[in-house]
Amino acid sequence: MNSDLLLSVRGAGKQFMQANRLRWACRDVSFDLYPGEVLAVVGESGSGKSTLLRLLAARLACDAGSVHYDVREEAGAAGAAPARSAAGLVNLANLSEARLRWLARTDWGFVEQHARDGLRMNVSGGANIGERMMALGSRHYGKLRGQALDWMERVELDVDRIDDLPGTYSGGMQQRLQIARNLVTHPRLVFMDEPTTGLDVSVQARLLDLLRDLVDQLQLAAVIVTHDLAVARLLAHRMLVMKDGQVVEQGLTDRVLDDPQHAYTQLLVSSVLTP
Ligand SMILES: Nc1ncnc2c1ncn2[C@@H]1O[C@H](COP(=O)(O)OP(=O)(O)OP(=O)(O)O)[C@@H](O)[C@H]1O
Repeated sequence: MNSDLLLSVRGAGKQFMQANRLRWACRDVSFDLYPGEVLAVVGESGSGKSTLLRLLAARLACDAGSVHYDVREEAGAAGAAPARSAAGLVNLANLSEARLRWLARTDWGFVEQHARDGLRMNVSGGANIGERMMALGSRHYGKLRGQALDWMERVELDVDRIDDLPGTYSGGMQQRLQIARNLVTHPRLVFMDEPTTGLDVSVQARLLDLLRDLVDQLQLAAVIVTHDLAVARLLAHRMLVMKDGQVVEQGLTDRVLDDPQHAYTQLLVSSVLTP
C-alpha cells in the first residue's frame, strides 16, 4: 500500500439479516483515497451507499475485507495507539473504541443528511461548534466562543444567532451549523451522507457552493454519498457507482459522467439528461 494514502478499502462488505436470511448490503468494495481527494458514491436507493459510508467511518464493522486509515498521533489522544502496519495505515478493526471515538471527534467529520442527527438540539448553536473543540482539550470560554463566531461566519450563519437553539434555525441553517461543527477541528476526512438532499433547490445550490469552497480551502478529503449526479459533478474528483451492493464502475468524475462504461451508469446518466 502507498504510504501517502489516507484511506484504503479492500474487499469491504457488510451483511444484514433480511427476511430470515443474511444478505449483503454491500460487498467486495475496494478503493484508495488520498489526502485532499473527494470521492462521490452514487447509486439508486438501496444500493448500499449508506452502509458503505458507515463501514468507512467505523460506525459498522466489516463482515468481509478491511478499511485501513492513516491514523495520526495527536496530543491528548485517548487510548493507546495500536501498532502501525509497515505502510503507516491502521486497520480500523484493530482500533479500540476510545481511539475510534477520538478519531470521529477530531480527525473525521460526519455530515448527516438530517442535520438533527448530527447536532445536539438542546444546546445553543455556538455550543454545538465549541463542543468539538473541547474534545481536543480546549477549555477557554473566550477562545471557544471566538472559534464558534469565526466558524458561524465561515459558513455564512448570522452570528447574532449564536446563543439560539438549533431547533430555531431553518433547515439550511441547521445544515450549515452541522458543517461548522464538523470542520472546527480541521478534520482530514469528512463523510457526508446526502448533505443537501431534502433542502429547497436554491438552498441546496448555495450550500453546495459553500461545501465546494470549504473543501478547497481546507484541502479536505471527503466521501460523499449522493443519488444526485450534479452533486458528484460539482464536488467530487472521482466517483464510484454502486448497484445492488456492488461497485459497477469507478473513475474520474468527468470520465464516468461523460463516458460511462457500465450499462447501469449509462442508465443513471441518461435518466438525468432526459427531460
Ligand atoms: N440495519 C439494517 N438491518 C437490515 N438491513 C439493512 C440495515 N441497514 C441497511 N439495510 C439494507 O441494506 C441495503 C442497502 O441499504 P443502504 O441504506 O446502504 O442503501 P442506500 O444506497 O444508502 O439507500 P438510500 O439511498 O435509500 O439511503 C438495503 O436493502 C437495506 O434494507
